[in-house]
Order: sequence, then C-alpha cells, then structure tokens
Amino acid sequence: MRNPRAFLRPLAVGAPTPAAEIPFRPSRMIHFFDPSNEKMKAKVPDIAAKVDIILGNLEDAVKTDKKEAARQGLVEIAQATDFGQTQLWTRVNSLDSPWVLDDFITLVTEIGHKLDVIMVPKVEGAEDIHYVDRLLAQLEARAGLDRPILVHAILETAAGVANVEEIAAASPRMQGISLGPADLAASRRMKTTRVGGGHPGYLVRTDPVGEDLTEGRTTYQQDLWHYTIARMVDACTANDILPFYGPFGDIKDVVACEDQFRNAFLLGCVGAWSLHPVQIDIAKRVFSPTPEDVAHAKRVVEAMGDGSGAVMIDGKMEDDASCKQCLVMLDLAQALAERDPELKELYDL
Ligand SMILES: CC(C)(COP(=O)(O)OP(=O)(O)OC[C@H]1O[C@@H](n2cnc3c(N)ncnc32)[C@H](O)[C@@H]1OP(=O)(O)O)[C@@H](O)C(=O)NCCC(=O)NCCSC(=O)C[C@H](O)C(=O)O
Ligand SMILES: [Mg+2]
Repeated sequence: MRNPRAFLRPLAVGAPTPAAEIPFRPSRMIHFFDPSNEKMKAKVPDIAAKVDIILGNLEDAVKTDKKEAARQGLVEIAQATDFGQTQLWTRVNSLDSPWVLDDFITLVTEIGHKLDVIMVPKVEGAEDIHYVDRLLAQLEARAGLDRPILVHAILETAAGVANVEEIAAASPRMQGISLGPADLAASRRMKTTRVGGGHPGYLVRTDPVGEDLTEGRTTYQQDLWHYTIARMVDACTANDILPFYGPFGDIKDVVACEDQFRNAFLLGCVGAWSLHPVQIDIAKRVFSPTPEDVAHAKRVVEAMGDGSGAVMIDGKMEDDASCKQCLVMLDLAQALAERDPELKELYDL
C-alpha cells in the first residue's frame, strides 16, 4: 500500500503529475474497432464523430498474425484524425502476452499525446495496475507528455472480481472498470457459451400448485451478471471512478442488447461497449436519461428548495435522498447536453 501522501507524486522523474480527480466526460459507448481491418479503419472518422469514446482494439478479436498491423494501424489513424471531443482509447494485449510491451512503448511514444485511456484486459489485482502505472510514468517521461494517460481495467477473471475494490483504488490513473462477461464466464467455469446477456437456463420457478410438478409453474429468467455489476459499481463509485458494462455479442438481438445496457444504466454504469455500428444508437439512447426523467428531476429539485425536508409530488413523498437521486440525473443530463445540442433542447437545459 502506497503512502497516501505519495499517491499523487509522479512515479518517474519527468512524468506528468497524476490527476487528483477523474473528470466526468460523456462516456455512453466505447466503440470498438480493429485497426488491422481496412474496412473498419476507413469508417473511423465518421464513427468517431458519433460516439463518446472510440477504442482501437489490439487484444482479443484481432488475429494473432495481425497484432503488429493493428498496433501500426492505430498509430496511423490516431495521427491522421482529429477526434474533437471524442475520447481516443486503446485496449492493449494482456499483460502476459508477447505483444503488450511493444503496445505500451509504441503507443505512448507515437500517439501518447492523443490517447486518453488505455484499457488493460484480464486485470487480476492491484499488482497489475502498479506495473502498468510505473511503466506508463517512465514512457510518459521519455515521450515528454504533459498529462497522464489514464487506465481502465476489465473485470474478467474470478481473481479480478475477488480483488475489485483494491483494483479500483490501485492508482490515481484508474479511470474506470468494465465488465468482461465472456472471459469472466470462462475464468469462473460458468457453463455458458455467450458474450454477455442472459441464459434461458438460469431461472427461478414458482411453487407447484398441486401434485403435478410440471403444471402451471411460471419461470422467470434471472440476470447472470447482477452480482458482478453491482459489486463493480460499488467498487468504482467508492473510489470516484466510472463503471461500464462491456460487450453484448448477439449483434442481431438489438432488443436484448438494449435490456442488458439498461440494467447496467439503472444499476449505475455510465456506458457500455459497442462492437458493431448498430449498437451505437442503442447505447446512446439507454445511457442518456429520458426527457421525462429529467423533467421530473427538475420538478423535485425545485420543490425541495435547499434539499432538506419532505414534499408530496404526484402522490409520492420526496425527501433529501430522492432529491439527491434527481441531482445525479440532472448532473448527467447537463454533461450530455453540453456535448449534444439535440439533448440540450430535449432536456430544456
Ligand atoms: C462482429 C463483427 C465481426 C461483425 O462484422 P461484419 O460481419 O463485417 O458485420 P456487418 O457485415 O454487419 O458490418 C456492416 C459494416 O459495418 C462495418 N463494421 C462492423 N463492425 C464495425 C465496427 N466495430 N466498427 C466499424 N465498422 C464496423 C463492417 O466492416 C461493414 O462494413 P461495409 O462492408 O463497408 O458495409 C464486427 O462488428 C467486429 O469485429 N466487431 C468488433 C468485435 C470486437 O471488437 N470484439 C472484441 C470486444 S468483445 C471482447 O473482447 C470480450 C470481452 O473482453 C469479454 O471477455 O467479455
Ligand atoms: Mg475479454
């Protein structure tokens, strides 16, 4: 455990001072693309204009013989593109892979001034973040960067989940954590074969009504990810960093994707990954509060005055605690309205 007074000291001579706070920037979707795929690469400038975060993926889903091409492709795109307000992230290869050292060295040296966040897969404990923290400080110092690159961990191993609180608190670079349901399922030896979402076999059944155990018993599918998302949200918010849902692999099932994203939004996540262009608008819709919710939040905050006491609105009691929820909603709406003129108008802000 680092001395708390040293927490905000650079970890290498000449490295930028670590950020004392993680600024909230609209982060409704982290759009993944493969920088070794020429078709996807060509779409990046257009897609970047529509998303909050665009991420050049170097890890899983990039073929082994394309790892170097993906890294080089990302350097070329980053150098050639003005991303405006959109954040540029990358996901590097796992820390035990043969590619990751070159991923860090090349990306920080060549495009470190444009990279906002590096996503690190398969993080198992604080020691993984400490390693990345020191390495990044050394590379930032060498590259002469004047602001630190932040780090985002993927929660996708059983050990990572067991250590999620210490991962969230491991470094001032920690920007957030995403759930990686596919690797996590494999690591936990869950008997599923999907990338996120539910499973029809994971259910509860109402009690039998008579002798026949098969008649009249309704089943309800349960959420495989509830425990992990809730734990991740608590670990992140307790450390002032941002929680995200990860991928939904059934690209065609836009309905279940929306449900999965909304569950995460309601539980406290700020965004999710989009793997295909069709998922961008789903994330945008789900992770932006509805105009009705914003209007209600405004009414409550106005009626509550200094935020203390209790009032009745439409037959419901509102007090300090519901007022605080409404302020969370309004803060998010305000941040999104600053980025999106359409939402500004819809929210009347
Ligand atoms: C899933 C895909 C392989 C599907 O690609 P494709 O078969 O090409 O789909 P379409 O024909 O419907 O595509 C239509 C056009 O759109 C382009 N496209 C597709 N996806 C993207 C994208 N992500 N960004 C930009 N452009 C995209 C296609 O090229 C088509 O173009 P055109 O022919 O000119 O019309 C593919 O979507 C894909 O590879 N997506 C990314 C997958 C990925 O990143 N996976 C890794 C993240 S999930 C993960 O790692 C698991 C996690 O870690 C965990 O453990 O849970
Ligand atoms: Mg994974």
